[in-house]
Amino acid sequence: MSDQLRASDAGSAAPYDALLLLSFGGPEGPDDVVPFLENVTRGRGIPRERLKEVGQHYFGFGGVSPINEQNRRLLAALREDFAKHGLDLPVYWGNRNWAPYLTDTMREMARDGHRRIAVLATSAYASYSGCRQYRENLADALATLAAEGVEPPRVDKLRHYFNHPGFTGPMTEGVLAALAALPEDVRDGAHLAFSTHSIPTAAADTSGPVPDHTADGEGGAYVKQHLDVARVIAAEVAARTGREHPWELVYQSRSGAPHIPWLEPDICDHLEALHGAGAPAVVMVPIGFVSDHMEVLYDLDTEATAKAAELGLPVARSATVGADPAFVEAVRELVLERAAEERGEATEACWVGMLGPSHHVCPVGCCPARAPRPAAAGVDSPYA
Ligand SMILES: CC1=C(CCC(=O)O)c2cc3nc(cc4[nH]c(cc5[nH]c(cc1n2)c(C)c5CCC(=O)O)c(CCC(=O)O)c4C)C(CCC(=O)O)=C3C
Ligand SMILES: [Fe+2]
Repeated sequence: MSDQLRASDAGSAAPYDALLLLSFGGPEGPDDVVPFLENVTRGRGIPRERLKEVGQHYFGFGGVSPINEQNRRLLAALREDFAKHGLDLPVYWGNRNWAPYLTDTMREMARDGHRRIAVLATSAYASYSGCRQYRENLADALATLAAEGVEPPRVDKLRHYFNHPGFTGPMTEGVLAALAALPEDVRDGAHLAFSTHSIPTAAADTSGPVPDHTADGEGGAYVKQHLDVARVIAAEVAARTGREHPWELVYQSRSGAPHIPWLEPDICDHLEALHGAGAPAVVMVPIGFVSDHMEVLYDLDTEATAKAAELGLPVARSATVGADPAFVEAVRELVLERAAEERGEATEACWVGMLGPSHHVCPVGCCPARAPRPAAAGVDSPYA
């Protein structure tokens, strides 16, 4: 943390009076699975076959997604960390697709008297799904409050934290631990497969602010940001182990119809290609996910791991940040950084890699939706 930020850290996050942890949500039992999937896919045009298959992933884990428990842990860790550092900022939690629903949480926050809310989304990168869709969800919740006669609080979404050392650091430690778990004779030659959620190439091309958009399938801010994180982690791992581990950025959890192009290669195809090329082992590094979601437990730990076993390729999956103390501290820093910025004080943003700190307020045209809808916490927000 910079000295300037520390100097202004007198335990106050003013002008903010609360922090909202904004997440995806997941089912908590077999009866929740179908309604949850209906919430996720409403109007998204996902093939029926794919939905049946994804439902089976959840049923295979008793209908329980790990994501809610992960968020409860993060919530508890944030509250404890804030209390320990004298930061008097209540933390709430609301989801897009399952209880506690964002609108209910926002109503509770307004009733508790909160007027100025900092929002941490559990998605570290730019993309429609990870950024603008959350801003649309915020706008929907504020509109509902307004319709109920409750004055909507002001919401500010914290900047993307993909390149915060509190995000990359724990993942680097995770890769080192995963390498150590591989058999010694294949460890030094292990490849790193940095994995993230595949999205349609059209969405990737328009991710982030307009100047980052590309029309050539190069992936816009979404791909650039993931490549930045992969480079940072690969370099830190090389510095710590004294070995350059070859690495690639790959994708998982594709859901669209086959004729629509999505980001590739898929992790399973990649494992096959690496095996064919003689790679002795692979560490799968889920940099696209903040915690151990179903995508990590099923697509990597179950499906890709089975694929590797079939090939006879040793693999290990490294940890997500979850509620790692370094990440919790990063969230506190992000709140204090933005608060100081809002107070008009000088701040020094903390970041690693080559891209610099992400914008605080999404500009017009950032991660556009297929059909334009109101989105809060951006330059063109209909709310103050
Ligand atoms: C970029 C991205 C993230 C990472 C950023 C972030 O974290 O936000 C993410 C996270 C998540 N995605 C999740 C679950 C699902 N995503 C789906 C569908 C889709 N995801 C997409 C993208 C992303 N998704 C897209 C482009 C679709 C196609 C439909 C559409 O265009 O909207 C579907 C429908 C079935 C399927 O097709 O898989 C499900 C069930 C869960 C919860 C997991 C759990 O329960 O632990 C989490 C955290
Ligand atoms: Fe955005």
